[in-house]
Amino acid sequence: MANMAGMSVFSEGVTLPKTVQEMSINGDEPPPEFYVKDSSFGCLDSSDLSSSVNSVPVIDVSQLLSSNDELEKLKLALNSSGCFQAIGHGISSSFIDKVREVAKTFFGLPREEKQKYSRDVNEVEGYGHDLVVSEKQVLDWNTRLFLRVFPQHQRRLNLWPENPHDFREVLHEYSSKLKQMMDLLFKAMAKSLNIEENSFSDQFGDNPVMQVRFNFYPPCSKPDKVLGVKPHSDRSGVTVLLQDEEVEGLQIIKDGKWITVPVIPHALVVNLGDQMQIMSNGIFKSPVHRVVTNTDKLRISVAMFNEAEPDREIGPVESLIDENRPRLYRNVKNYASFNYECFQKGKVALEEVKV
Ligand SMILES: O=C(O)CCC(=O)C(=O)O
Ligand SMILES: [Fe+2]
Repeated sequence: MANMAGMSVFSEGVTLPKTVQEMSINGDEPPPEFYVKDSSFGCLDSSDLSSSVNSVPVIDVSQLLSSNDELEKLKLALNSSGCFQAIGHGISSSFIDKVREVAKTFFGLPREEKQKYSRDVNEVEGYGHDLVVSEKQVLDWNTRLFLRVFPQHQRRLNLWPENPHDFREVLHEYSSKLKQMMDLLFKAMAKSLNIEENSFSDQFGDNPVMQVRFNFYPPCSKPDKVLGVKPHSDRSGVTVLLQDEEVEGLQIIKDGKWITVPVIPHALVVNLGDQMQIMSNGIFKSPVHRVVTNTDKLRISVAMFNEAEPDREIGPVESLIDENRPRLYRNVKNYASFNYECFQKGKVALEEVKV
């Protein structure tokens, strides 16, 4: 795959010869493969960018099942942007700091150490970069570690870092806590729509999948051309994101504008995914979001995704379908692989499941 300057650094099905972290440390300019094309979807025009603490609602999760006001706030947030900041989630600040610390320590290890956990070509799990699957692909300025945490017997522990020594223990505890929080959110979401409490959780099945993605974004000399993560919506049911404690970067589209999700140090950002948009028959939104880069600060985030059991069919909850709100989506099985197939064909999965 030759580029204009004649430097052929990438070919299909391979990972990067140099990590973005190494390019960042060496002060290399990002290669053209990282430059976002000037299309409205991926454009970096910051003129329409408004950052406001008020544009992403803050919701006290501990109040959701007792306060109708908080429940109403949840419904509004999920119906408008599909994103809110959760406080009162019951996870102590010191434990949140611990999660950030193990992530930071891991990414700070020498390359050879991290590569023990590298994913193979065609594998999604493990440590690595974007796989190059097409010539037109624009690469993201990040390195990540992607792992399945539930069902527990499907964990590939050989890909779970042993350095720092408490990484596995912390990840196990963190994912267990987030699973509980997600279960509560599914109940609250159903309650906010006056439908049976288990309407959503039942669809995820007894053994829902949970995956974690540790994202590392090194400084980038071309923040006006290169994104940390290109615009996308998550294929999950719900994503719970622990942002960096100081460095912003996550933006969501709200009312046609990119807005920055501000950093609230011990809050968790909840982003709905496509599967909840489908199950709620479009009442709840799966926000399109992206991550921008910056020139001098590295950023780390930890995203936890849940998904329905792959062989279970998901679809709009029956009681959310009526004459005023006809069925928007057909039922679908294994949305994760469907989503991937669509991505490879350059299609948007959520559009493809519309009736
Ligand atoms: O780093 C972030 O803030 C968001 C990352 C993200 O969108 C993802 O991992 O799906
Ligand atoms: Fe995402």
